[in-house]
Amino acid sequence: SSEAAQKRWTTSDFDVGKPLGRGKFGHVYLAREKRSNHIVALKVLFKTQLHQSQVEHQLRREVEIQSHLRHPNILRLYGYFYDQKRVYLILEYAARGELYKELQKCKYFSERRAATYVASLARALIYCHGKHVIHRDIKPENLLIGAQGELKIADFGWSVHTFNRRRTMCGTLDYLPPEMVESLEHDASVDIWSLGILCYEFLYGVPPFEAREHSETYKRIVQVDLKFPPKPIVSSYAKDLISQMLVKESTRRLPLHKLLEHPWIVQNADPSG
Ligand SMILES: COc1ccc(C(=O)Nc2ccccc2)cc1NC(=O)CCSc1ncnc(N)c1Br
Repeated sequence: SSEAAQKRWTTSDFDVGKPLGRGKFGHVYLAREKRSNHIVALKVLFKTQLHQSQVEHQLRREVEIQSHLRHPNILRLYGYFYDQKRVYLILEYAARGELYKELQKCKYFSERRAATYVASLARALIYCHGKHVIHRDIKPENLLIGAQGELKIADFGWSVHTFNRRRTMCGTLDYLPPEMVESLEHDASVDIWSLGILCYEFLYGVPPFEAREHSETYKRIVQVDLKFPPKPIVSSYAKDLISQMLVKESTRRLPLHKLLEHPWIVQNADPSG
């Protein structure tokens, strides 16, 4: 609510509960806002750490970006407040927790589950690109699952407005497209590449260019050394979609709206997302 965005919150407005996980730069707790009984995730960031990592401006930009984003597959940032030592982010609580833990548990997802997640992420990214925001850090660690099993993109630590895009290196190498590992200019099509990596990892349990050494992963990415193992068995429609997303030439990657019309998505994704 817009009230949440303006109100001066303090920790005494919340009953703080169990730790939910170690997010970026700090801990996240389950919390209940006392007046409304609304359950939220409260992320605590230490000012000293933010200062040391020189990310204060990034956090301010992120809060600004997030305050304009409203989408069922994007975790809400309701508001923030701070005290002497800490900055607190009031986040939407994703009741079924972290996607990567679910992926570790199941090893890999069914084609229906993978396609449903990929379609909802594509819709969220279409929405972000419509607002000139590219996410650039789509990986399992940044995805959460809501109460109805819906996917939520949760971490905008690296999102930028396209007009002031920066060429900083971000996150694990596995998800970076060639133009980023070669630190060239990049645009929204980086998210298409990352979504292709994610789709592969949903179906096979590992990202496509994984290797023991960073240098090896780097080589496999720039060569787009894409291989589909014989197991688990994956439909040729799924392989076709992945092959159309993991294309070196960024302008030739399948556009997100075309992804939603791809037969593998049409036949496998649950429309409710
Ligand atoms: C919109 O979600 C965010 C927005 C911003 C930032 C953030 O730290 N930005 C940032 C921090 C420092 C510098 C620059 C940017 C982080 C998140 N999100 C998270 O950290 C996820 C916390 S874990 C969790 N959350 C809800 N339900 C659960 N079940 C769990 Br587990």
